Amino acid sequence: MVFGQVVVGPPGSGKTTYCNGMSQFLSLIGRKVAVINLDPANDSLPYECAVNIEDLVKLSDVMVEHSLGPNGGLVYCMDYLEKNIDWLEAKLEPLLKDHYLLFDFPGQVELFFLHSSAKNVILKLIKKLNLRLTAVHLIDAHLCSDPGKYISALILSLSTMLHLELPHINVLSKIDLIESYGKLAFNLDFYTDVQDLSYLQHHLDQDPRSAKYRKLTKELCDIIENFSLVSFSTLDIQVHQVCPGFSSVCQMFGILSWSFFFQDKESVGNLVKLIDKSNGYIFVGMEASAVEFSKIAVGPVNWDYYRYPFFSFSCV
Ligand SMILES: Nc1nc2c(ncn2[C@@H]2O[C@H](COP(=O)(O)OP(=O)(O)OP(=O)(O)O)[C@@H](O)[C@H]2O)c(=O)[nH]1
Repeated sequence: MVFGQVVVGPPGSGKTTYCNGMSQFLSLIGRKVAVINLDPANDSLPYECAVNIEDLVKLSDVMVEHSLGPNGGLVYCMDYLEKNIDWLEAKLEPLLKDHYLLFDFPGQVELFFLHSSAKNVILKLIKKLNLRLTAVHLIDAHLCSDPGKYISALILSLSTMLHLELPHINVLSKIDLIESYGKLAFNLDFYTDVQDLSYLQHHLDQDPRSAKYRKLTKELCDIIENFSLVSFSTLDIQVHQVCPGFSSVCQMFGILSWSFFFQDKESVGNLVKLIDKSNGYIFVGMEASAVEFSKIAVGPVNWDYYRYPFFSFSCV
């Protein structure tokens, strides 16, 4: 069985930064990670990718050849990938033995709640290669600072969950920047738990610009609450380089040192635990009864990622 993540979310929500940070984090806790870039618009990649869609199809070529804009071009590229799924399967085959897979997808949201090509690619891979994948859906945390944008983020998250039909985790990314866009109207829990949206409607009603959409807002909030599926984890996955002088001093004294550290390692660790539970990674090699499995599935996941030396070392 091969485990991994499908990383999706609107443009600029932090998918590429996530794949880079997550691959470094997972490597540090001992996993062999392969990042697969399926975003043909990703021109400068911060990570080393094991497979790159650009080797199959280039967005710039598609736009010129078919006189398409960037959005149409991306839809074409995903359709092309679906038709050439054998190419991707062949590229993934050598990684299946011992790698954990991170798929970096394009940010065009319509690909994940409307069109079927990206979903078909994922489902075909899951079926043919026996993959266990979790969808990680990134939403820029700054959307919480505007109730209207937050409701659209909820609708997008719900539509993506229903469309992809995968184990799914919604994440408020760039949580370190959340207050830089102004003070939130409610506590952070309100935005992560998505419990009672009537407060948000009341807040929106205070704004004369949104008053005429009151009925529409209420209907949308009712849909989100009736499904009761959307909630968010929070994440700050910024990675910083350790000052080069410090690394070289450590090397001089023969001390092991890492050249980077995470701004908020706990948020990354907590998310990894959730993902591991959702795609079944934590159950690998475990011999237990069905009752014990279900106890683990419903309980909190607590194991100690922090026993690894890099954490104490990198946070000096
Ligand atoms: N402060 C902070 N910045 C972040 C974080 N994650 C991503 N960013 C920044 O957000 C910007 C956009 O990140 P990308 O990773 O390029 O986003 P993307 O979703 O891949 O963008 P597209 O390829 O356009 O879809 C970059 O400047 C990142 O440095 C975070 O956790 N904290």
